[in-house]
Amino acid sequence: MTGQSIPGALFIGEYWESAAVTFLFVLGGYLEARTLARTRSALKDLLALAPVEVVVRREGDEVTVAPHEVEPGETVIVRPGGRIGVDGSILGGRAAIDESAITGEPIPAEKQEADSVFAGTVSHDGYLEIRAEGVGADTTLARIIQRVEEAQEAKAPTQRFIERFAAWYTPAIIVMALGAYALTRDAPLALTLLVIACPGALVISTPISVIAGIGRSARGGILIKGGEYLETAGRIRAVAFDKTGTLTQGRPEVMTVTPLAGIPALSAAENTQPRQRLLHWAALAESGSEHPLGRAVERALPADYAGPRADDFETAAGGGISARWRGRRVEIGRPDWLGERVDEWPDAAAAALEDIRERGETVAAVAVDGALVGLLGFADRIRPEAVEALKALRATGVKRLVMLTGDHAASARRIARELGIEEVQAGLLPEQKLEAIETLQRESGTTAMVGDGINDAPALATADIGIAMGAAGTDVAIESADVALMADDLGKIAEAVGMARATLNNIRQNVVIALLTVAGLLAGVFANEVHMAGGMFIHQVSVLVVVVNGMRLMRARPLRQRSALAAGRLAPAA
Ligand SMILES: Nc1ncnc2c1ncn2[C@@H]1O[C@H](COP(=O)(O)OP(=O)(O)OP(=O)(O)O)[C@@H](O)[C@H]1O
Ligand SMILES: [Zn+2]
Repeated sequence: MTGQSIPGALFIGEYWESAAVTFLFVLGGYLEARTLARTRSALKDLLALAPVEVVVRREGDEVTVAPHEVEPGETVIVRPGGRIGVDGSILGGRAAIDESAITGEPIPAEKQEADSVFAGTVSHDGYLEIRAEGVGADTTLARIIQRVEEAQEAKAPTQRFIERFAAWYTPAIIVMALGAYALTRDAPLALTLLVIACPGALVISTPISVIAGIGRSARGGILIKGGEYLETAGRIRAVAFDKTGTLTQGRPEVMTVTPLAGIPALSAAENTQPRQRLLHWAALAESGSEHPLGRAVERALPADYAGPRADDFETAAGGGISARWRGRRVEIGRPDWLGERVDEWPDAAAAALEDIRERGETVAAVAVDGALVGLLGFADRIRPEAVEALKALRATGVKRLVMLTGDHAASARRIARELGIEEVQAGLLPEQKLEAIETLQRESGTTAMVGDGINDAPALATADIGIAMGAAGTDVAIESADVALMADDLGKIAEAVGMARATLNNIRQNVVIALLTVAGLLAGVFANEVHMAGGMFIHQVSVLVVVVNGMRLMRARPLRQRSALAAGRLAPAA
């Protein structure tokens, strides 16, 4: 960018000056390249986690191969202290696994048979046999690396603005230099102007901060899709949360089982209590469902209960499930949704519903062939880290926290009170969540939505920032969320916002440094105080100051430790 000065200096016969300028130019370029490379090496740290070899069992023998040579379905063996080379599930053994490479969580996770493991994580103690499911480029680690690479390339709005500015500014400087020459016939002055006004520091001010911010976040298990989202995340004013699985553990338990009089048995042979009959019908209706309430019904039944499965079913997002079985229609869902699908709603049911709601439980009603047969009440616990995590989020400057839920108001308020969330919008259908987000945007500005992405997809897409939690292992979340938190940890939201704010500040500082330097130098040239070599030197120094300032983001205190501290899971280091 400053290359034009060398022939320029030669032309005016200032040989010493031309040598000095050449030296500074080469040195500056070298330092700039080196620092940028170091910033990107945050990514190399991640790459270094990919193990070089993997032990697989083939025809009874243990063979050592490269990670991408493992076939999905093969058994991989990991010894204590070994790095896991594939994504997969544990076939045998148990171990404490350090997943910090993926999730940023410093505390090892205890894992055993049937649990999922990720390439790049380390088994601390136990011996493990793992069924390979994702290998080579098809692992969470590989996806993270790819995402971060893409994100660091994507331009932030400020950067695009600055590039437009530079496109206009550079010709303006040339015109100014020509004008200065025309007026003064002073070639050194004109050339000095040309050289020092070049917007080098300004052009790298934003990318250096964005690359550092995204790299630093990735090391803490926070994937930010690009500079644009980093900038937007730094401006978040309101955060909306889905309830189940986001603010709560997403593992509800059946607390209340209220069958109504005359509930039929599943079959003539079934000789059971009404309470069990109700659970059996509910389990049949939920047999094809992924919904947390469906899993809760399953857990409420004895482990050896193997009831019939629905022949066919249909889910109504935010409403419930309608299943078909041997010509019968079995339905479970929100009382108001089911209310429209049954012939009558007896007084006994209304009273039972009131009862369950008063306890703050989530209610699902069950109907068979259009007749209401009973009600179920569920309770879910808030996440252990939730209270601290929301406090930390408020501390970053996000003043408005809102719960958006399809559950009814009494249950939602019980959870909200425990969490210290004042604003609750209950009984929402997926499209009403979307409208609620639009209202938040109008009233408060930049709005983020945190959700599971199943029936919150429209709201997540409408929000300025869609945040997915516990994204490790779910490639859809990694691909679609604007911010994907690898760990299933609410504390990461405050970290992400904090990091984004730090990056925004850093960008602003860099822009100010760059502009002040150019303005100061221009004034100096006109006052005849600054000459080419000196001006060139100061200009090059300003580029380095900007680079070093951006690099500070990389060294931001370990985010993961701060969040663990905030969640009360780590004692502060003495
Ligand atoms: N499969 C199902 N089984 C039972 N009830 C269901 C089912 N699907 C939906 N419901 C009912 O609809 C309500 C809202 O459903 P859903 O979980 O889809 O919405 P949500 O807004 O994501 O809720 P939350 O805020 O609790 O996550 C539930 O509280 C429940 O009463
Ligand atoms: Zn939900």
